[in-house]
Amino acid sequence: MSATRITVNGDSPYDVVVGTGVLAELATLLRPGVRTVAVIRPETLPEIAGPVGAALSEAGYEVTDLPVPDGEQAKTVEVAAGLWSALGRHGVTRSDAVVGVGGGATTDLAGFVAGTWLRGIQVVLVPTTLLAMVDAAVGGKNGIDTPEGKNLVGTFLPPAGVLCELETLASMPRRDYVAGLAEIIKGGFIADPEILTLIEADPEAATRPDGPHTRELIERKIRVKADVVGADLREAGLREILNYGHTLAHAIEREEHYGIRHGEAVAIGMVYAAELSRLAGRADLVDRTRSILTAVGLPTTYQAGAWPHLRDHMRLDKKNRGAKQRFVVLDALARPGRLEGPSEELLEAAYKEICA
Ligand SMILES: NC(=O)c1ccc[n+]([C@@H]2O[C@H](COP(=O)([O-])OP(=O)(O)OC[C@H]3O[C@@H](n4cnc5c(N)ncnc54)[C@H](O)[C@@H]3O)[C@@H](O)[C@H]2O)c1
Ligand SMILES: O=C(O)C(=O)C[C@@H](O)[C@H](O)[C@H](O)COP(=O)(O)O
Ligand SMILES: [Zn+2]
Repeated sequence: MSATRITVNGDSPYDVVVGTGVLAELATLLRPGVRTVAVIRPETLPEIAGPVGAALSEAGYEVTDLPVPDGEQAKTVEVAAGLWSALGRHGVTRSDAVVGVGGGATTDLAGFVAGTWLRGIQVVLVPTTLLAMVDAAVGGKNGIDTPEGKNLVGTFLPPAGVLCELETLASMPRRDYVAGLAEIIKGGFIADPEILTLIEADPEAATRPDGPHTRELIERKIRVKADVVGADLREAGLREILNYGHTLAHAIEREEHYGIRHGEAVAIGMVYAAELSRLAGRADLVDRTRSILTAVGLPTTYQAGAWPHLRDHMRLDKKNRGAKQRFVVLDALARPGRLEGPSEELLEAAYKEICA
């Protein structure tokens, strides 16, 4: 076993444990006094969730297994309501805990249910996808979708701890693994360019869980996120930089009825944000953005005819203030800035640059 512990500071500090063979550390992340642990996990992943439940049982907890639909299909108020009922039936109290096991969709759901049950009980997250390890499970943002858009309902609830068992990555489908690289690359552009250098040196290796720099990439991206959310949990300002590429990405996900991977949409959204930066006279990182995303097999273009719908979906972005559309752009590599109230012409011109 080799474990790295990355502490996320703030009002309620917690550790992100990263390593192989680290499942036994799970019980150390739960706060004292827990009797019942409700394990929320995708119904499709019993072989991954099983050992988590077993580790908790061995540590003496009463474990309740709560399977939910796979992926984004679980991020609905109906699924959340079913879980609230189950927590009630199983007598889960304020001294008990939720453990969320799975990809980012499941950890978002588990965090939301924990954050709303009894007005908030502790949650420990066990992310099992690359994307969830480096982004979704860290930072305390959770949420569900509504018919109007992505993540429109949710809370900020820092987890009691996060456990990244790197062995779980071995079974990930390649498409989902590569989608997770988009959030790592995002971390490179907004804060840690060494991430970009490592990926550009051997893009093929970056697409494999057993690549020589996999663990370094994961830990670097977790540190980027930990530094930001430790300083600004509730997105009063700084945290917005983590939303780089997401304004268009969330609109694309909604347009695709969530049939596209979040990371794929973020990849396209980052090219759009890079074009916006360039056209607004800020940094020109368009070529580097396209090149690194293409090198790992991520998409960089979208359909020309979709603009009116996408523009409409973007009006519900959480960074907006009133009618003012706001974007995260780059003033230089690793120097994110804001673009506030850009003209409709600029928004459309940037979109034309990313059309297939
Ligand atoms: N809260 C945040 O800060 C934050 C940050 C980034 C993304 N997100 C959210 O995360 C979600 C995307 O997460 P994701 O990319 O992990 O997608 P996902 O949760 O949909 O998981 C992708 C697929 O991989 C499967 N899977 C999970 N672990 C596996 C494993 N070890 N082996 C084989 N298959 C496995 C899942 O069952 C699913 O089918 C989106 O809903 C996005 O909005 C949240
Ligand atoms: O943690 C954050 O803050 C982020 O913006 C990280 C994003 O990668 C993530 O997809 C997040 O869920 C988006 O948040 P939202 O507030 O735009 O829904
Ligand atoms: Zn994201």
